[in-house]
Amino acid sequence: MNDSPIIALDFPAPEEAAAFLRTIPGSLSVKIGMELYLQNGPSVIERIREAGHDIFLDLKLHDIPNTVGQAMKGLARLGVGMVNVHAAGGREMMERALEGLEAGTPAGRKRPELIAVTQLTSTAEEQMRQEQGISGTLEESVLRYARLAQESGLDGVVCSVHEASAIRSLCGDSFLKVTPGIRLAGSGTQDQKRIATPEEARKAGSTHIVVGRTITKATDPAQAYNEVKRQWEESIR
Ligand SMILES: O=c1ccn([C@@H]2O[C@H](COP(=O)(O)O)[C@@H](O)[C@H]2O)c(=O)[nH]1
Repeated sequence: MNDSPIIALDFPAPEEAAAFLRTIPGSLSVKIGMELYLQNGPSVIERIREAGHDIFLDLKLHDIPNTVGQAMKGLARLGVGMVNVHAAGGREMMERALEGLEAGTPAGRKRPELIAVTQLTSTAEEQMRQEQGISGTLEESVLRYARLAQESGLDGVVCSVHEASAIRSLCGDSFLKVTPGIRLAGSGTQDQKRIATPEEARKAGSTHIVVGRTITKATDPAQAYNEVKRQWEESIR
């Protein structure tokens, strides 16, 4: 996927997503997650793809290796640019996910990029320790998952901006660091715990930013999108 800000289309119905997309001119990078996909199925992908938008399908698969591999074979046929799994599913699961994607991608088409969620941006360090029983810092956990994802052949990870720079040092520039939890200064945190601005993301080495409510719930979504894009494009890495 190109590195334009990825707008999270967290809407229940395709009509709402389409109405929102009409408020921002041009071809966009968008993310379709569980809310839109699970209530509407693959037809929603086709509709948004036909309108000229690039799609990151964010279903965060996490199951036994065979199930994830077979599911990825199917997702590979949808014509999306990026898909993901949870790194917590382990090395074999990630390897099978990649094999499934490669096997399912139609001849002549580019395989969707495959990335792994490390620690959700809605997770705080203390919460991770208590609820997941992981000792050490959140950054250490994210780095362990990033290394595992890279060793499993994946193209990158989902992480917060706070870990992007350390991942860049460990895994290199070209390993994708897709960072949600993006907020413009002064906008609310909501359920996110590890947030940052588009400018901070660029400086930390994020390769992509994912922005939802800051744009979709703004009084003027086009203006919010343009501000996110301006900060992202004008900041220096
Ligand atoms: O760690 C993660 C992984 C995925 N997300 C998704 O990104 C968007 C963020 O939405 P905002 O409204 O900008 O908070 C949302 O679709 C999540 O499912 C994430 O936030 N963190």
